[in-house]
Amino acid sequence: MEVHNFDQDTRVQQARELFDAGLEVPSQWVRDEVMRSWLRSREHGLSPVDQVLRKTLSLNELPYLHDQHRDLLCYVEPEMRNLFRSWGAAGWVFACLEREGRSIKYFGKESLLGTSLSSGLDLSEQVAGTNGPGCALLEHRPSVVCGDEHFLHEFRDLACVAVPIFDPAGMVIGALNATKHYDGRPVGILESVALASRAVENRMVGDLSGAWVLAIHYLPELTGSPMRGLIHFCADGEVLGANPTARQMLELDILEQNGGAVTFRDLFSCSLDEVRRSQRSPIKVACHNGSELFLKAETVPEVSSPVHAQVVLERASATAPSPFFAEVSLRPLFEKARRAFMHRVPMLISGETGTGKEVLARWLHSQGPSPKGAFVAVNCSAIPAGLIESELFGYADGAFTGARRGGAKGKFEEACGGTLFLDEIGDMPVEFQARLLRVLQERTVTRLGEEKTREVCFSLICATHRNLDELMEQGSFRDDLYYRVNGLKVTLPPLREREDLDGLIDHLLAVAASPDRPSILSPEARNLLRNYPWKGNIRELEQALKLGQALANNGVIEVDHLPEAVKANRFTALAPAMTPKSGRLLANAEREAVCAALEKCSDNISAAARELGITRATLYRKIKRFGL
Ligand SMILES: Nc1ncnc2c1ncn2[C@@H]1O[C@H](COP(=O)(O)OP(=O)(O)OP(=O)(O)O)[C@@H](O)[C@H]1O
Repeated sequence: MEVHNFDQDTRVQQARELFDAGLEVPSQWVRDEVMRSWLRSREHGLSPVDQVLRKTLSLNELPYLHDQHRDLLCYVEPEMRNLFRSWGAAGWVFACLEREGRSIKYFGKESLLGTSLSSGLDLSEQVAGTNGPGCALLEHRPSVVCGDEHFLHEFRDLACVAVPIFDPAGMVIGALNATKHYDGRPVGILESVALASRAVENRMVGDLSGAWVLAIHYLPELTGSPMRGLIHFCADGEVLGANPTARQMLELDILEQNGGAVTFRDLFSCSLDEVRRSQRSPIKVACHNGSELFLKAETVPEVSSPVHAQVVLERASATAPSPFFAEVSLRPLFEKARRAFMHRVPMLISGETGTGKEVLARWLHSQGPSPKGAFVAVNCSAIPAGLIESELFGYADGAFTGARRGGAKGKFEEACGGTLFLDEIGDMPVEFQARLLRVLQERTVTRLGEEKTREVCFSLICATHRNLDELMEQGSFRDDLYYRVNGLKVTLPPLREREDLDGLIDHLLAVAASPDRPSILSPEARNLLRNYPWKGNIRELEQALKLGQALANNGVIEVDHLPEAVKANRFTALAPAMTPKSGRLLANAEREAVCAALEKCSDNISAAARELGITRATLYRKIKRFGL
């Protein structure tokens, strides 16, 4: 059933006319979320007459898009099918979108508006203006957009109702959307789409491998309903994931912002053993935030002794900080990466040479789902092109002259059950990238000189010091491989831009200190280290400190004990071009150039991108980076 509200529709239409004419729109004429989105759409440089419906991915890009989101589709498809069964006859078409706003699956009549709604359609607000899924993905909440509320004329005959989907780590991974011809404000469909999206989230939490799944709610009778919060703990009591309801009830996002792991003990007044004894009937517990709710075990680990559970809980809460956490300001980012990697999200670490990419990769492995498995590092720039295939895929007995008898495993196989670290992925020969992509998709390899395929299962971390966006623009790095390896990107700052340089210096000094190797720097020496433009980054700093420690004779490292290059900087430190802040100056200049182009082109993104000689996508990234 739909409810036509002519007054409201006319108001929106009038509001839109005022908005398009650049006039002020009285508040109350359109909903706040719609007005916010209109303003953003205009800022994106969109025009109401832009057309996006025919702009979909090319046919050969679609399989990669599907493959990239295979896991999400597995969870979503059954729900979409159910939704279509209940609502299809009323003309609703259902779509699943990935987190960037591209549709990856449709259920329903193939065409609305005479245009085929195919996968690959980009409905992100940046591209398609105000629309249900675009807003839901951006604002992280359900969104209903009808008729003239759409920014583009092209969508004005439609109504769409979208709900974001959150993964167990609390990140938006996509959205479910229902669309039909607009013939009145939709009634009832939002609840159905929200329930479907909740079912997807609940199944994702339930499928996490680990020990405990607990259901929570303020009312005992709702601990068994689809409205329940679900939270998952590993055997040692650390939170592995939670659905959005549990996140909200327990204010998990706030707790996780502090960086450390959150454990059962941090959340509830009772012990896990009491939960076990409750035999799956709801028990009342007090929470860390003062609320009281009911908690019920859904899955309980089979083998466990209360003493053991207690001991491991202690261990979890007292986990020593990793040496990597010398950089305090980066902690929230590392914690996010740790949680995502735990769910086998592929990591892409970028940063100049010596910024600690491999250190971070090893730490992630030690904190990841298979810390006991091998950590296999491959430097893609160091393997000669002719050997890359046998190195990575392995080879059969007698595959080539000089091949080892009995053949050999390649790096993919060696990493099975552990982590494959592909360092300098940006230097991988382009002709080999398609083969790598196939392995990552199919998770099988065939050794050189063999027919047999072998399954490979590993977590993936890639690192690069190069700008992959530029490489993609130049055609020397495949887009599809980029999306496959970039589950979460962590960019490590160069030393010259780090605000905690002092902390890191102290940390490195302390690590290498011994009775005859002092860990104290004179104020002048510290100042010099602070102001030196570190090309080799942490590696170079480490060497400078080690030399200082070796040469110091009265327990204090003085300027004279530092390397010549660092000392020489004493005289150039005041020259503007050589200051350690040059990185920031450059960034400021870039920011100014972007602002100037946007101003010149009246915030029209396409025109500003042309003006700067970069693509729209790159410009969007810069706008985001500079917070414009
Ligand atoms: N946070 C840190 N705490 C202590 N030492 C660190 C840290 N980060 C990096 N290092 C040290 O800095 C050096 C360089 O680190 P790493 O090899 O991880 O850098 P990278 O970015 O992978 O370098 P490249 O690009 O050359 O491969 C190593 O000696 C490492 O021990």
